[in-house]
Amino acid sequence: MSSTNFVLAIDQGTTNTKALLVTADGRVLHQASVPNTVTYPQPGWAEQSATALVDGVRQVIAQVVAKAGASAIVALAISNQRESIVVWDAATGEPIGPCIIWQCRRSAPKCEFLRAAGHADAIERKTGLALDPLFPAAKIAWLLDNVSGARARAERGELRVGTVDSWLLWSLTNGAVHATDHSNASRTQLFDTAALQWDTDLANLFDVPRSMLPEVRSSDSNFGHLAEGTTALPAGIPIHAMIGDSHAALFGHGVRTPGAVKATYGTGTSLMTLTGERVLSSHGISSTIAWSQNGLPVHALEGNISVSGQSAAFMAEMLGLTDAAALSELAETVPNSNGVSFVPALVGLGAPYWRSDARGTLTGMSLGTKPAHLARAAIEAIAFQVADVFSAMQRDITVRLAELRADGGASQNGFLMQFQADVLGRPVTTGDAPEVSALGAAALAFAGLGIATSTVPETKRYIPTISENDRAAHLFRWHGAMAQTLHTQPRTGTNGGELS
Ligand SMILES: O=P(O)(O)OC[C@H](O)CO
Repeated sequence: MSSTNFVLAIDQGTTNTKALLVTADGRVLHQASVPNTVTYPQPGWAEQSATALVDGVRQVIAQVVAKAGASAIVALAISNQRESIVVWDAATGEPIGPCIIWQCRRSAPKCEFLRAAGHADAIERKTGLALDPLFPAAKIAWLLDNVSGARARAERGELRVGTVDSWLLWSLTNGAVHATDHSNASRTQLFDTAALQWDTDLANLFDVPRSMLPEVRSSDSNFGHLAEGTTALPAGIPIHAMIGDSHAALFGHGVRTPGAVKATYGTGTSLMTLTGERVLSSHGISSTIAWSQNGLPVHALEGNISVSGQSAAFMAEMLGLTDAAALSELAETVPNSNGVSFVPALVGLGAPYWRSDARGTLTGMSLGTKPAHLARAAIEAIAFQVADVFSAMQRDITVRLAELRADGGASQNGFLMQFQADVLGRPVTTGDAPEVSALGAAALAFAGLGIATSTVPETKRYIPTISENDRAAHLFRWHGAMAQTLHTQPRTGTNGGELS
C-alpha cells in the first residue's frame, strides 16, 4: 500500500467525541471534536443519549471529510469509553434506553446482592475484576429489569447489547455486524479472560441472556464495512480496529512488552502495564486484556485512581485560585509541603485501596502552614497516588517496572512529572501528542492492515533526583496520612491495598 494511506481514528470519550486523520508515521493531518452531554437523573446515576453518541461520531467524521476528502482513508479505527452500555432492538436498531455510562452506580444493589450471596471471589477469578457497579454486567440487568417488557424481549432474542464500540459498529454497518473486541469484552464482568469467551455462569448470575451479547473478535480485526449513507464516508471502508481508550493509550505509547507502565492523567488517573501472562492481582489491581492481535490476547494489569487531576482543581477552588495551573505555580513557591499531606479521597478511594467510604483528609498542619503548603500537598497527592498503584503493580509481577509513560493534561506539568519521577524512583517520560488513545487505535488498525507504524515520540524524560532516604521519607509521610484516612471510617470496602 502507498504511504499516503490514512486511518480515520475515532475516540468516543465521555466528554468529547474526536476524529483524527492519521498517517502511518503517527502524524495527525486533521482533527475534529464535538462535546457530549452527560445527565445525572438521580444521585449516583450517569447516562448519555445512545443516539447522540452515534450522531457525534457522524459529525466529527463529516468535519474531517469536509477538510481532507475521503479518497485516501483506508480504514476506520475506534477507541472508546469503556464499561458504558447500550441495549437496542435487533430489528429496528432503536436503543431501548439511555447509554448507562461507566460512572453510573445504579446497579450497586445488584452487586451487593451478589456479594452477600458469596459470589464476589468467583467473579473476580474469572474476570479479573472486583465485583463493582462500574462494570456493565449488572448495568445490563438493570435495564432489562427496569424498562417495561425488556426482559421478555431479551429472552425472545429480540434485543442486543454492547459497549460503545459495539453500538457504533452496529450503527455504522447498519445492523450488519454485532461484535466487540477482547479489550472491551474484558471490562464487562461477563467475559472469562482465561477461556477467552463469554461465561455462561456469569451470564446466569447477572441475569443477562447470552443471545444479547456480541461476538468477540481480535482488536485488530476487520470488523465490518461502513454501510451506505451511515456517514459522510463512502460505503465499504473497513472498521479495522476497536479497542478501549485506556488500552489504546498503552498501545499508542508503543508499549508492547512488560516493563513500562502508562499513566493517563485526567480527572482520575488510569495506569496500565502489560504482564505477559494472565495475572490475578493480590494487591488491589484489576486484571484485564490490553488488546489482541491476530486473535492472541495480550494481558495487562490496570489500576484506576478516582480523583487525581480533579484534586488540584478542588484545592485551587478551596484556596480561591483560578485553576489547577495557578495552584501549581503557588506550590512551586515553597521547597516542600512543610509536613502537610492531602489524601484526595473525595469520592472514596479506588485502586489499590478500594474504599468507597473514605473521604478527603488533610494531615500535618501547624501554625506554620501556608496556602502554598496546601497547594504543594495537593499536587504531590497526584504523584503519590500514582506511586501507590505503580508499587502495587510491581508487587504483582516479577518483571521490573522500569519507567512510567505519562499522557493526559497534567503530564504537561514539569513540576508534577519531576516529583512523580522522584517518588517513583523511576524515570517518567512524556510525549506532546495529546490524543494518545486515538493514535493507538490508528496504529492498531495500520498493524491489522499490515502497514508499519511509528509510535508517540518521547519528548521529555524526568530522571529521579532525590536520594532513596528522601524518597522513603516522602512515602512515609504520605502513607501516614493514608493510614489516618483509612482508619477514620468504618471499613466497608473490599480488596484494600497494602501500605509499604
Ligand atoms: O471517556 P474517558 O476518556 O473519560 O474514559 C472513560 C474510561 O474508559 C472508563 O473506564
